[in-house]
This record gives sequence, structure tokens and C-alpha cells, in this order.
Amino acid sequence: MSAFVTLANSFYASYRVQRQLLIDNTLEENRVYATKLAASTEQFLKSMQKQLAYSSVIAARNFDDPAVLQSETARLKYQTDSFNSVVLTNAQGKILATSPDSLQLVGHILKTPGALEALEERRPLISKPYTSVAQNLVVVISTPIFTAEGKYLGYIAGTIYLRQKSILNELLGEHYYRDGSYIAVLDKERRILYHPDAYRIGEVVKPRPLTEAVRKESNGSLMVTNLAGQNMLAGYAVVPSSGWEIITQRPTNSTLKPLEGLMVKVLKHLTPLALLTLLCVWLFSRMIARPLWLLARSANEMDKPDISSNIREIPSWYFESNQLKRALLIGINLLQKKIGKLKFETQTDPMTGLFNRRGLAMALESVVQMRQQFSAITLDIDHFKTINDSYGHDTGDEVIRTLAEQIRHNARESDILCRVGGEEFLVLLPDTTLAEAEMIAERLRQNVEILVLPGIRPITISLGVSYWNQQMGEPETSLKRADEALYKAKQEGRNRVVVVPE
Ligand SMILES: Nc1nc2c(ncn2[C@@H]2O[C@H](COP(=O)(O)OP(=O)(O)OP(=O)(O)O)[C@@H](O)[C@H]2O)c(=O)[nH]1
Repeated sequence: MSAFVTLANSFYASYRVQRQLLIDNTLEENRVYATKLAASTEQFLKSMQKQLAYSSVIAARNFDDPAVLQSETARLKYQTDSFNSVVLTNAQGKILATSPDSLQLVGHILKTPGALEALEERRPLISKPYTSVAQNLVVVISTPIFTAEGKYLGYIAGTIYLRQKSILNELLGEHYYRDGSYIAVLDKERRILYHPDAYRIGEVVKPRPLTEAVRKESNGSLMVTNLAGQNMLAGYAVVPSSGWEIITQRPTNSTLKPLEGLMVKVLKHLTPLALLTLLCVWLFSRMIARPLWLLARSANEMDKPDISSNIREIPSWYFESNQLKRALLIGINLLQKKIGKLKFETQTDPMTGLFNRRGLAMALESVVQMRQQFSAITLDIDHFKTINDSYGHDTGDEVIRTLAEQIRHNARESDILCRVGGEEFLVLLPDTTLAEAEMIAERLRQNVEILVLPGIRPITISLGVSYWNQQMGEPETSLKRADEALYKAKQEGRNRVVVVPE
């Protein structure tokens, strides 16, 4: 899972980096492009002003010759092909020559804003856009005509149509992209001079982050949202002589389009390797986790008898899991020893070391589980109270311990020896017939009878013997019968063996 997240993360990070790179590059490209266009436009305007200045000198020399004036306006119009029309006026604004002369304006007084400004300012000018006499939206580049002595004669001006085909939209329009990119030119008052949508030319746009940015620095770039709500990557630059603002923009979507294809390609190339990596990571993590998982499962099953050998078989192939396995084995060993000790203590009578009643119950259960027949001998010291009374309780204890020793001495390895009460004992004899058990009981009785106990009188015991096999119902019943036989032995005078017949 974490490997997958890491891969996805690095894929996303590389997408983000590529995306930012594309955006930054496009912004910079647009800034450089706008700067270049501004430089070309500046050069163009300067060159136009030079041409006009040259013509103004010729016109000044031949101001009285209408033919020269006409030929000069025609030369400017047709030789340079930079202006849509050229006009020459006297100092009162009366048109002396014009080209093309199809409008037949010679003799008219021009009162357009461009004309009035030129007449008033008497210096080279680039006008604001306005609607001309012929109803064209134009900008006018004009130069005053002075005699050599400095007398003002009028001006000569070239007009550039903004909405029709002109040198300006030829200059800017040839760079038009087909992917939604476009160039726009605004004058200082945010009036649109050039726009791929000709209807917008002449419109004054409201201040927007982009128009404000252009006002602050001569060139730069910006991510903006245009009026149509489209995210654009814009570059901008200002034409120094006219203050026109050139804005080149490209939709962010078009810029990022190649990225999608690129990322799909990356994904295609990356997927097999990523899957292989994921598989390797999964296999390796499984190999690492498996011993830990098996050890953890074993740790939950510590009470199982064969748990140690199970743990030993767990393949712990690396150092850490091996150490863990060792620690677990040591822990289990200690625990089992402790449990064994506790078990022994809870099943054993501390005074004699024989089984107590709980031990007897466990032993009986396992004998029955193994489908073994058995005989049981219950025995009790006769008149034990008098021993306690005569020699003290400690001596009584010593007698009990001696009798336990005697019982152990008389028993086989497989016999189960229990102290079931104060001076009451029970011997469980697996796979022993009633006759054999009677013989063993009798032998024990005799051995106790002749036992020499230093400082005290000899003791005797009474015994009851019974038999059990699988056909005889509950084994506890058989033990109860042995008890009853013991009681009978006491009744019949003690120091004897009474057998419960099969
Ligand atoms: N010293 C000692 N005495 C015990 C112990 N457990 C029980 N006794 C005593 O053993 C005596 C058993 O007495 P009884 O049950 O009357 O029987 P008894 O005196 O042996 O007489 P019978 O069994 O009828 O022959 C009691 O006095 C108990 O106090 C023990 O662990 N140590």
C-alpha cells in the first residue's frame, strides 16, 4: 500500500513539476514575444515618422506646387505601403493633397481630432484612435511642415486603419496561433487598437489585473482570466514612442494539453515497471512479515503442548526474526517450567510429596482416557487420634510421612499414590486385577504392622480394595466402594483388608 502511495505521489509530483514548467515557459515565451513585437512596432513607427519627416522637407520646399505635394503624398502611400491613406494640409487644416484621392477631399478643411491635434501641437505625433471623415477607425501619424526659416506651413500625416487590412494588423496578425492564442494592442487609455475580433477594436476595456500590470512595468507576464472566463497565460510589453501596450496570450488549457499526452505516455511506460516494483515489494514484505506473523500466531497458542517444536519449525531467515524466535522459545520454556511447577504444586501434598485429591482426579482422568482398567486401595491409620494425643501432633505428622514412604516403597512405577485426607491414602493401580490388588494391599498391611517407629508404639492400617473397568460405569463409584470396604475393615476390627467383589 505504502509503495503504491509513494509511486502515485511521485507521479503526481512529476505532473505538478511538468505543469509548472510548461506554465512558466509559456509565460516567459509570451513575455519575450510581446517584447519583440513591441520592438518591431517601435521600429515601424520610428521608420514611418522618418519617412514623414523626409516628405515634410520636400513639401516645405515645394509648398506652392500642388503637383509635387500630390506626388509626395502618393509616394508615401504607394512606395512604403505603410499607410492606408496620406494627407497633407496647410496651417489652417485645408487639404492640399491626399492619396488615394478617390475621396476627393482636396480643398476640404479637416476637423478630425487627429487634424486638430496636429495643427495645435505642431510636432511629430501619433494620435489616439478616432473615426475619420471616411468613417474608418484610424490612428494618425503626423509630422509638421516648417520652412527652413521655421515658419509653420501645415502637416503631412499617414493614417492607419484599425479595423481594415493595414500594416499594423499585418505585422501583428501573421503571428496569430490557431490554438486560441492571440495578440491584442491597447493604447494608453486602454482602447483596443488591435484584436483578432475586429468588432472589439475601438472598445475601451475596464481596468483589469493585466492592464494594471502593464502600467507598472515595461514588460512582464501574468496568469489571468479573460473576459470570457478563460484562464490565460499572458505576456506584455509597452511600445515606448506611442505608449501602446502589446499583450500576447495563450489559453492555459492549450499550454497544458501536451502534458496530458505526456503523462499518459509516462504512465504507459511506468506501469509495467511500477507493477513489477509493487510485486517485488509485496513479495519481499510478505517474506519479512511471514515469520513475524507465524511467531505472533504461536505466541497466542502458548498453552499448546507442542508449541515449542512448532516455533522451532518457523523459518526465521533474517536476524531480527531469529532473535524474536529465540526470545519466544526462551519465554515459553520458562513459562512452561513455571506452569509445570505450579501444576505440580497444586496437585501434590506438600507433607508427603504424594498426589493430593486434585492430583488424583487428574490421574484418574488420564487412566480412564487411556481405557485402562484399575484397582484402588484406600487405607487409613487405625486409632491415629491416640498417636496424636499420646505423642503430639508433630510425631503424628512424622508417622504420616513414614507411612507415605512405606506406601511408595511397596508401589510400582506406574501406581498412582495419593494422600486424600489427614491419615487417609489411596493407591490407584492401573492394569491390576482385584486379586493382585488384594495381594498388594495385604503385603502393605503386613509391612506396616511390623514397622518399627522409634519411640512410639507400632501402628496398623485398615484397607479397602475395589476394581474398575470400562463396563463398570463411573470410576468414582469404584473409589467410593473401596472407601466403604475400608469402613467395613474398621468395623470388623481394623488391621485388615476388605475386598469389594467384582
Ligand atoms: N498429626 C496429624 N494429625 C492429623 C492430620 N490430619 C488428621 N489428623 C488427625 O487424625 C485423627 C483422625 O481421627 P479419627 O478420624 O477419629 O480416626 P482414628 O483416630 O484414626 O480412628 P479410626 O480411623 O477409627 O481407627 C484426628 O485426630 C485428626 O486430628 C495431620 O495431618 N497430622
